[in-house]
Amino acid sequence: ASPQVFPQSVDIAQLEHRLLRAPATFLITDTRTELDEVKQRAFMPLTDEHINHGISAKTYWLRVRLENTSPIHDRAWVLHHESSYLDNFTIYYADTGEPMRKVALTDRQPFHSRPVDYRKLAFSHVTPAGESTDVYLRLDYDKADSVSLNVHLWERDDFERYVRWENLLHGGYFGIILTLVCIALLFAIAMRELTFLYYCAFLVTSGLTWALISGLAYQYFWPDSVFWHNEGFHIVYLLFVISAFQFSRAFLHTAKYFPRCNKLMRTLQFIMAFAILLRFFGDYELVLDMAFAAMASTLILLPALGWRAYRKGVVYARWFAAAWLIYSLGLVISLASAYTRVFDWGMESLVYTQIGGLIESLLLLVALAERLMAREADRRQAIRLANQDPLTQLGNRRLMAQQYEVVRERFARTQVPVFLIMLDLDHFKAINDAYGHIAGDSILQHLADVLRSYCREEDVCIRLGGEEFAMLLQVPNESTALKTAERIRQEFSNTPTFYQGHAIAHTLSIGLSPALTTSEQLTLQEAMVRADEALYRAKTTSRNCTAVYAA
Ligand SMILES: Nc1nc2c(ncn2[C@@H]2O[C@H](COP(=O)(O)OP(=O)(O)OP(=O)(O)O)[C@@H](O)[C@H]2O)c(=O)[nH]1
Repeated sequence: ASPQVFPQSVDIAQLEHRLLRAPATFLITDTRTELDEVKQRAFMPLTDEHINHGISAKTYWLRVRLENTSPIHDRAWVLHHESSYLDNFTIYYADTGEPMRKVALTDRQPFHSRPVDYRKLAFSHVTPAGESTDVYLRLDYDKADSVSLNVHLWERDDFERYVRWENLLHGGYFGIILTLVCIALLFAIAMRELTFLYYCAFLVTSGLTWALISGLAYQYFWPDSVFWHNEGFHIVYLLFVISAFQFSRAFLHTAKYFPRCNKLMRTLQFIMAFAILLRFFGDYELVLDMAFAAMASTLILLPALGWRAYRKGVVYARWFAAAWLIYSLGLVISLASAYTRVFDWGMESLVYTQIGGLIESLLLLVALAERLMAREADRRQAIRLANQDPLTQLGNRRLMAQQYEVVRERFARTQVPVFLIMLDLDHFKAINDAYGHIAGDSILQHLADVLRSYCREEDVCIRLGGEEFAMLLQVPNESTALKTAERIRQEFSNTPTFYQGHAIAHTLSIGLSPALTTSEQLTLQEAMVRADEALYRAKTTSRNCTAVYAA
């Protein structure tokens, strides 16, 4: 190597970490060339605009001289390409006065054959004190692929520090995914619900996809399996999309609410499963296309589906839509960066997809939690409606039966007696006949309002049906219960109902019976029979009065 070939060099002492750029130079050849063929050709200075090459099958050469200006210290450095999916990375290097040596790195060999124990193809060398090392790098892919010329140069200590930091971040990522998997499994077991298992499958395949892309799966999971490192990605990614669809179908009940979309997703799942089979039988191109189609279908289908479900009133679908939108954005940016020249970020932007994926996984858990809460709210609402009279919004017989048990327990504790009063509107049929059913309804609502105003926290107030109402009063003695009953009766008769310009006067009759006292504890049925007897007496004597049950 002559000084003209390497007019400038990189000082290793100043290196720390940098991306390889001018004074480094580059050369592109259409076919795979050997060093002797390119050595005498003109290399161009490598600048930012020469980094991204889209999809390409050419051969790329990089050249740099690394100089150790220290007269006494040897200096160690490391270089590696930014992608863990570079097929062939050949390093030619020579220290001052030494002949060229060659190290051919490829991801078609077991992981342990790599000279540097790193998830990406890396090369490490020590430049002796006062010498320099001339380096030629050849990058090429066996099949056309996304090409970036980003090569990282490190002082070895900085590199090792960085790898520790990087491992910590990866550990954090996989730790979160594993935690989510555990949570989802616990829910799947506790709730016996498949949706949580599908969510688990989604998390596992998503985590595995990133373990594959980062090269960590090769380094730690299957260091001897060249097949899984090179071919596993499509299989795992297709599995990821299949489980994402399965989860989405279960989560949004697509079979019920979006039958056509459900059919489409099921068909796509079958096609993807078929693509996985093809992959095992060695097909590459078709499966690659299918994996891309799968990728594209998740990008569009899932956020759109979530949005539609949300618009249809499925509240918890908003988190689902947001989750997939974030994921899709990350993926679009990464794809645009890796396969086009729109962004100049090379492979580094994949990290945005990974972060997007992590946020997505967390949001999907939020969506699952919100769905559980929505279901619980529905359940409570259903119970409330089942216990409620729709006209007056008072409780009904069913509520009275439930609440009687609560009242009975309180009585057992406090010994404060409980009285049952039954109330029945007087001549209601005549009012209905005179003013119409709607007017009658207003009167029933008016009476409900009066009852509500007398109903304390510990009392129970219901509409038994028709123009009959009942109340359980927990008061110290019968005269207090009677006083309350009389107040209700008087207030109701003193406040006519206004309907279409008419002030409709009305009265009611009340029957009162002790239900739970220290001397006698009746069942609800028994108490109702007795209160009804008293009510009958009130009706048959004068109406508009309260009668107390007399044994
Ligand atoms: N508007 C309205 N009327 C109702 C409703 N439920 C029952 N009724 C009416 O309430 C009336 C009850 O009539 P009756 O059982 O003869 O009693 P009454 O006319 O009040 O006579 P007494 O109870 O003997 O004073 C019937 O005409 C029913 O149609 C309702 O939800 N709305």
